[in-house]
Amino acid sequence: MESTLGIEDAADWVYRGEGAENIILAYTGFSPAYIGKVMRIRKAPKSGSQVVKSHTPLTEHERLLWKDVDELILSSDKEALRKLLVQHVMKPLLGPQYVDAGMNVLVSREFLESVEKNFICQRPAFRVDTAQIDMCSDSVLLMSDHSLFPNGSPEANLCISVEIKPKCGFLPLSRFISDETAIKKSVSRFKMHQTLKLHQGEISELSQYDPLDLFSGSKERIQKAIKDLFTTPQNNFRVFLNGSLIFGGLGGGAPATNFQIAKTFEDALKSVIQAEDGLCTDKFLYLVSESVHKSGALDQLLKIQKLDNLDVEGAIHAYYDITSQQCMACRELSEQQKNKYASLHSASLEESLRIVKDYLIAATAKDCSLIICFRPRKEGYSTSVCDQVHVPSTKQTYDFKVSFIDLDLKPLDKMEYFYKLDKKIVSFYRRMAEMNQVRDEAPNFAVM
Ligand SMILES: O=P(O)(O)O[C@@H]1[C@@H](OP(=O)(O)O)[C@H](OP(=O)(O)O)[C@H](O)[C@H](OP(=O)(O)O)[C@H]1OP(=O)(O)O
Ligand SMILES: Nc1ncnc2c1ncn2[C@@H]1O[C@H](COP(=O)(O)OP(=O)(O)OP(=O)(O)O)[C@@H](O)[C@H]1O
Ligand SMILES: [Zn+2]
Repeated sequence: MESTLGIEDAADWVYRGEGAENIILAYTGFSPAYIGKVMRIRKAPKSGSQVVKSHTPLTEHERLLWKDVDELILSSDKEALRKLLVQHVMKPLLGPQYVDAGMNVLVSREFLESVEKNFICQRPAFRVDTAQIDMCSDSVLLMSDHSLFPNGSPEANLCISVEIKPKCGFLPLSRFISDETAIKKSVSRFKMHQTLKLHQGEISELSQYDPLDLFSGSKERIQKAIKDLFTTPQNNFRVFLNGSLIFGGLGGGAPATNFQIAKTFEDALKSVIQAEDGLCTDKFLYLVSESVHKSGALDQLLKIQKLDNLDVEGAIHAYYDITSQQCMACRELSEQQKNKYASLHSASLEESLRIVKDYLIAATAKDCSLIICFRPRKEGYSTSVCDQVHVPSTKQTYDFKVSFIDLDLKPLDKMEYFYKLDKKIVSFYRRMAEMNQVRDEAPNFAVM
């Protein structure tokens, strides 16, 4: 970290998007140090909002959890710590080719105040109501802009990228899953959560997408998943053309795709997909499906998601042992039911730490996103950083590169929240299923 970005630099950064915890700005200036980069700025909750917690450096128990990562001991700065966790935990697990942990850059308060003013009107209202830039940050994370092709100037390269938030891609098998929640073994978490989200007004229609299709390894099911994501993108699917959003929700979710949205997207694709029959969207969705299938990145992600092999119904007991608290999960059970979890409570501290660490790593892998960036293949392009996919119907070949984003490790004190949310999702879904209220109808719009 050298120079500090000041108020005079603010105009070079534009709003790119945001999630629950961070705002992302893209660089539009001419400084070689920042060209092709985005900036990830931590948010802080607005008073009265419960949604985003302000982040403290690691707690005593978290230091125990991540004690194998030597580099953490040297740092007490929270921004540096979160980068180090991505670099030393998630990056080796997912594969270094897919992850840029980024670097910390100093910023002044005036810089943060100025950028916030510049883009406030572009942020979704529900995000503005809950959080704003954390003005106490003195550094931010600078990382590659994965929506642009690496090592290429934007003028020279036409580039289209797709962002997918795939969520959990497997059905749990853990023997610690209770009889009451056994439905988890046959219905995906995403599908059950959709029902609760609809009821709570967080979404206006059920998604057609099922992560089990995307992670299936079958070309046909991957194609179905990509079409379903296009039909109901919510916060799971976005497309960028040369870094500008052309499909999906900026900073949040998006409504189901209607005729007008589909037409606007089809028109935007014309500069990058050459389809004689005029069906560029079809070709694009094929391109995305083929690259997902060919890259193998989701197979790797699934392996990491499956580090959660005990389910939260197992891991929660280890959490209470690590934090030396009375086990709230066992408190609700009869003596006979408790027996099932006795082996967890008699495990060594090392074993409990391993269980919870694996659970938290898997939680990150279930919540991260991937960006696949494409450029039409041209003679002379280096192929060392990318793979290729051919679209027979347009006779075009594309270079593509896959990257994972949003790999922050979840805080240890979220374990209770995970346990309660899981119960809530499953019990609501069960109630709806019992009342025959689980809706599954497709939106009116059919993908071309
Ligand atoms: O719990 P989930 O599965 O709803 O995931 C949350 C996401 O909701 P989603 O269902 O993907 O819309 C949620 O995403 P949105 O804010 O809904 O875009 C966050 O990613 C949240 O993580 P964190 O609090 O930022 O660390 C995510 O929380 P955790 O992954 O920590 O549970
Ligand atoms: N390296 C990157 N390159 C290009 N775009 C990015 C990059 N990182 C983030 N983005 C964009 O910014 C958005 C928000 O970023 P991110 O997912 O990191 O936020 P978050 O607050 O951590 O999300 P969540 O709500 O899932 O916790 C992404 O959905 C993506 O569109
Ligand atoms: Zn217990």
